[in-house]
Amino acid sequence: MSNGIVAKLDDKLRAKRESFDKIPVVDIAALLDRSNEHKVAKEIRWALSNAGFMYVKNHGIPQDFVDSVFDVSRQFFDLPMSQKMELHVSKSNVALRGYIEPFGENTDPGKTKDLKECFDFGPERSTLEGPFFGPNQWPSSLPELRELTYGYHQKMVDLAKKLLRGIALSLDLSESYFERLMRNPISIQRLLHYPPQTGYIGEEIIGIGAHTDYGNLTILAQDDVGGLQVMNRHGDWVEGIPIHGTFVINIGDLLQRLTNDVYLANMHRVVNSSGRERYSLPYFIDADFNAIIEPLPSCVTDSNPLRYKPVTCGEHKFGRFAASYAHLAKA
Ligand SMILES: O=C(O)CCC(=O)C(=O)O
Ligand SMILES: [Fe+2]
Repeated sequence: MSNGIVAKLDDKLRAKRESFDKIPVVDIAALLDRSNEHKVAKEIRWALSNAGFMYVKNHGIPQDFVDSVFDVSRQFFDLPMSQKMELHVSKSNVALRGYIEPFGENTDPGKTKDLKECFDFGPERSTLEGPFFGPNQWPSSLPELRELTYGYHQKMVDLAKKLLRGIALSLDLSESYFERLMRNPISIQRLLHYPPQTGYIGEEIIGIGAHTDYGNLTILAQDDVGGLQVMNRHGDWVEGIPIHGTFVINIGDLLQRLTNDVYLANMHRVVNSSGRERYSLPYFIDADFNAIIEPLPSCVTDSNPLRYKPVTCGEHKFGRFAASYAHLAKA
């Protein structure tokens, strides 16, 4: 029956993402050896437009090496608090490198305090150059930390570039599209420790509060404890179960902006109710500090009109950190 009224749905009301109850697993072997890049690109497109997350397998980084980084990371977090606080992130000025204690960074500050503790570093610099670029702070009592984790960081840079080649292809861009935005990209390697929580666990304190990542791409190694949760289209939290030998990949705000919301920077959080210590190794790669991120013309259409103004990568990213770091909020 027609009453003559033709509905015109506001784009915000359109159900354009498929829901998911499992984060997709993408085998990237054929992207890395270039034997079938377009097949992989298609799977990447489904994953990033619907879940904003995917696991990748056959990524070429030996699990033994990842395990050795977890081992040394555990040793770092086992150091006395006084030694860790000597490396506090506030001592690195705006380089934002060093140790962050429980409740020192809260990613959902209005609602949740983050129980996690972190250690952040990035490409070595001898002096402070500006936000995100400056000297790392390494613990003198654990020289292996630097040796192992810095090598891991290099491998992450490499893998990120390969994944970004696949992401460019998935958006029908030239495979080198991201290179011009990434001559000296913001690159942060983080080590994370989530102490176990027992008894009643409410939203006031969890491992890491619900958030989207701030930049372009995140590559996460997690141990076998579990606790990562990712939101699906219905607003339900889907478990990011540990899958041996994989990395969890997700995109951040800047890639969502670049794609005019075609790709999703999805909400996620960690609740460690396992009774065990949980460790993870997120790596964040963005664009150059001054790179301008604005929607790709190919992602702006009549049914998906322009949603974002241009923003510089560094300005966006630093703003999000400033809102979540207790020591910057106080300053
Ligand atoms: O530890 C995890 O599984 C997730 C960490 C995370 O979301 C982050 O560091 O942004
Ligand atoms: Fe995150």
